[in-house]
Amino acid sequence: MPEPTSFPRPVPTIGDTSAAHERSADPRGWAFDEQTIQALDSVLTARRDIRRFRPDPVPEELVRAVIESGHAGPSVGHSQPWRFIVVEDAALRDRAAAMADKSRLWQAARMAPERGQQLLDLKLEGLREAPLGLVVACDRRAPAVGVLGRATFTDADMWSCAAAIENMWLTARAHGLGMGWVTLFQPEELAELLGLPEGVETLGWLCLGWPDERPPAPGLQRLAWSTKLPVDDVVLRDRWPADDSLVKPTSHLRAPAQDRVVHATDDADDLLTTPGSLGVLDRALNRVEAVRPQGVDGGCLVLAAADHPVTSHRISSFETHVTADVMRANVAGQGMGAVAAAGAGLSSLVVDAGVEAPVAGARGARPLDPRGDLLATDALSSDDAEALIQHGKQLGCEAAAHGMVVLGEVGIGNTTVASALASALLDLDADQSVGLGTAADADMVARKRVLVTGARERWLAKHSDDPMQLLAALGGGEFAVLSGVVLGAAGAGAVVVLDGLATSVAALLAVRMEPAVQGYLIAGQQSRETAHAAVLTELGLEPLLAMRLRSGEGVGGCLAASLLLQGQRMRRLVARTR
Ligand SMILES: Cc1cc2ncn([C@H]3O[C@H](COP(=O)(O)O)[C@@H](O)[C@H]3O)c2cc1C
Ligand SMILES: O=C(O)c1cccnc1
Repeated sequence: MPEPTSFPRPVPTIGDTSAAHERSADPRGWAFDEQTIQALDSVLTARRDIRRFRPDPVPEELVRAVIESGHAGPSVGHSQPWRFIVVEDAALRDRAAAMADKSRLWQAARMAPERGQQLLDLKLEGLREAPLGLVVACDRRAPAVGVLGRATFTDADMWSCAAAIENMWLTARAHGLGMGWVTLFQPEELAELLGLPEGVETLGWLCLGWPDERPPAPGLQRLAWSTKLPVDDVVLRDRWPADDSLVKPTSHLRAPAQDRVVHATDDADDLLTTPGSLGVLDRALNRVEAVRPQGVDGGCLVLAAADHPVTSHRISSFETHVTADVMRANVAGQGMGAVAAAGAGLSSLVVDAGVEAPVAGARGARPLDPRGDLLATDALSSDDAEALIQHGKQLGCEAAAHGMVVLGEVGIGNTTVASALASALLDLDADQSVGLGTAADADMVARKRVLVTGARERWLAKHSDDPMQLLAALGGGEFAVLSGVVLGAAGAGAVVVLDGLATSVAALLAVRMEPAVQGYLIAGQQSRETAHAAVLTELGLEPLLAMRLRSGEGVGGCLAASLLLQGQRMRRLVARTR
């Protein structure tokens, strides 16, 4: 056998010219020289969010360099979804600045008083001073499935734009320019200001100019707003720790400030009547006033609906399709809920949280994974529970813009689900938690009790007290969405009016996630369901009405909302003693 002859390696003229033997001999051979590495480190650590700017113009070629560095960034599936809008028009900048001023007050009003004051003291934007605004927008109109990597992580296009922004920030810093990333806008207002079409979303406004400050450390740290976490606090090994409290971020959601609560009571005491003469209604009105000192003149019924596999155990006297039928009636404004809402001067929003087939005109927040019957399998996957809560938060925030947020539900079989959740949350046995639902005979009640007992045992075996896991194990679509609505609406500073057992259980789950939410709740009514009184007691709420309602659909909440509006009018118009 002849020895194999050695030939010169054919080196490609395009692409990677390195050879395997070179790479194995010097695995670090791709590194930059030490000086470049140090330069990178300098730029990274000296990058600052700049809020004060000189008026001097930025040369065109530098603006170009900054944008080119953004465009050099990584994007999902090489989709390059970013668009850079260069805003020079002073009038546009003024309008954006006015929007940011408004959002700042809006956010400050939602924080604990001292933190709100601190927020107002911060200089948060240089929108007026910076000679240029660069608005980064993400064109999301291409179907996600068509972009490599986006079919699964659908928001990866937005993250790509964020990566572009970081590149631009570093380049700006390297040239001595300052950049400030302002997201203190209502996104839809900013989109409207710039005429963005549907499907194009902004990531905020980048102020660009010569800095009128040269901060050595992050501004919010210098102003004692926050501190940089030690890097070890953000590194986890292999998996999330069993003791979640070690890593859980603290929330800034606070109950309405005590001085507002006291002011509301003092103010009502000046009316020409005996203090507290409206009883439970007075207490509720004080709460409305503490949450919204300017008062509310309307609101929105969020009516969430879902089907429940637990109905296979014959625990409801109605067929599953009734849920979708009732939704359709509500979309048409002819369901009990929608009519009650209109009667109270409220708008309504029907949410499909997982009915058999999507209902036209309802907002979709549907679970994606298979659902279970509580007894043998979990009601929802934890991904679905989490996603539905997030969706609910957005809806709650949206509904809050109308004023009060009233919760309503439809879901054949859901009194059984609500009872199971209540039994797990309050450690009740089946006698204390199961009720008649829409209608039930003795046999059906017995089946409900067996089911609730089994569901609670399955939950106890998990040895968890995590409300999110409970939602997944024994909940259902409308419960997850409504818990999210409570969190979102309270976060946006709205009063949340509860209806029957199911809505109250959803609210209790939200309170277990964020205790401060309790201060935003009003119990519209106490229904006929057995567990409702215990759930309201746990929430610390007295119901405005007690009429043995069993209509669901937010009817009791809407009736209570009428009372609240009427009570507010009395407080406004009744003569004063001072
Ligand atoms: C026509 C109709 C409309 C409803 N709207 C709300 N519910 C109420 O009853 C259902 C729960 O009761 P159960 O657990 O006994 O099935 C939910 O849809 C609830 O909102 C209704 C029930 C019916 C029959
Ligand atoms: O408690 C309720 O809200 C209730 C009772 C029966 C049926 N639907 C709702």
